[in-house]
Amino acid sequence: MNTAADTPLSSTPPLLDEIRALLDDPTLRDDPLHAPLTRLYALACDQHERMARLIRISDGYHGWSQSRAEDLNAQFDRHVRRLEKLARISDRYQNSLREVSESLREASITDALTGLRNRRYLMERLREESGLGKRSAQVYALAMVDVDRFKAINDRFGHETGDVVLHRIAGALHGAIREYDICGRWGGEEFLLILPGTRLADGRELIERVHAQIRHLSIDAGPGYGIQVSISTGLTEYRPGEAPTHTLARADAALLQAKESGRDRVVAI
Ligand SMILES: Nc1nc2c(ncn2[C@@H]2O[C@H](COP(=O)(O)OP(=O)(O)OP(=O)(O)O)[C@@H](O)[C@H]2O)c(=O)[nH]1
Repeated sequence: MNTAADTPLSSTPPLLDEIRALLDDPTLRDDPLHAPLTRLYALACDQHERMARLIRISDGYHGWSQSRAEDLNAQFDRHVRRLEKLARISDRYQNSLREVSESLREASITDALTGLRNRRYLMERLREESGLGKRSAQVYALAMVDVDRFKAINDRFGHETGDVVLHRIAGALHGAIREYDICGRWGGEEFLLILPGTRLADGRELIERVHAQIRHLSIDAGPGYGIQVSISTGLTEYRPGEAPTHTLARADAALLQAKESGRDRVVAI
């Protein structure tokens, strides 16, 4: 599109200058065409002036709208960049919130000394497994494990060594179970194993293996001295429809029998 720079309408066109020169020539003043040419010249000058004005206005508007469009584009880009930055910050913020809440959840279900699941988590899972058992008649085996004569270990070797013993037993228990079994610290020197989909006989086999492993542990208690430990276990099987507290009470009663009948054994009821 032509602009005022391409068509210099602000200056008079050469043809109009030529006519002006003819009209100003004194020798042509009496020419019969002088009067109509004068009117035609005035008309042409007027139209030229109007056209020049129109082009000035149009150029001005074009320039204004162009710079306005550039302004809007720049503003839009700026907003988009700001929104992208906000989205990145919000993503990072949400990720760190998720990480914090995951580590809080992890801490709230983990036993600090042994790294196993804690009593709170075990209770949750017992309720879940019992609920599942009620709906699908699926059983689970429940083992309550207690370290034998642990007080004597603490008294003789100190509380810190006692902690090491608990840690090693926890490791042995955790290492013996299957991926879908659950092992946690019930409290003090007591541990709980939940074995989903496992009948009493199979649970007993697994627990007997753990007993054998723990009997063979030698826990460092100073130069050249290793502590030997044993555990007692009360084992039971979930009976469909019963409350998890009943299953727990039966495992506890079985554990008491194991202790009373000499320790270092599994009693299944
Ligand atoms: N080191 C250590 N000791 C603990 C911890 N929690 C509980 N105990 C100790 O575990 C001991 C448990 O003793 P008792 O309940 O008498 O049982 P026991 O000596 O194992 O005897 P039996 O269970 O009858 O074989 C107590 O001395 C508690 O102080 C712990 O986190 N660390």
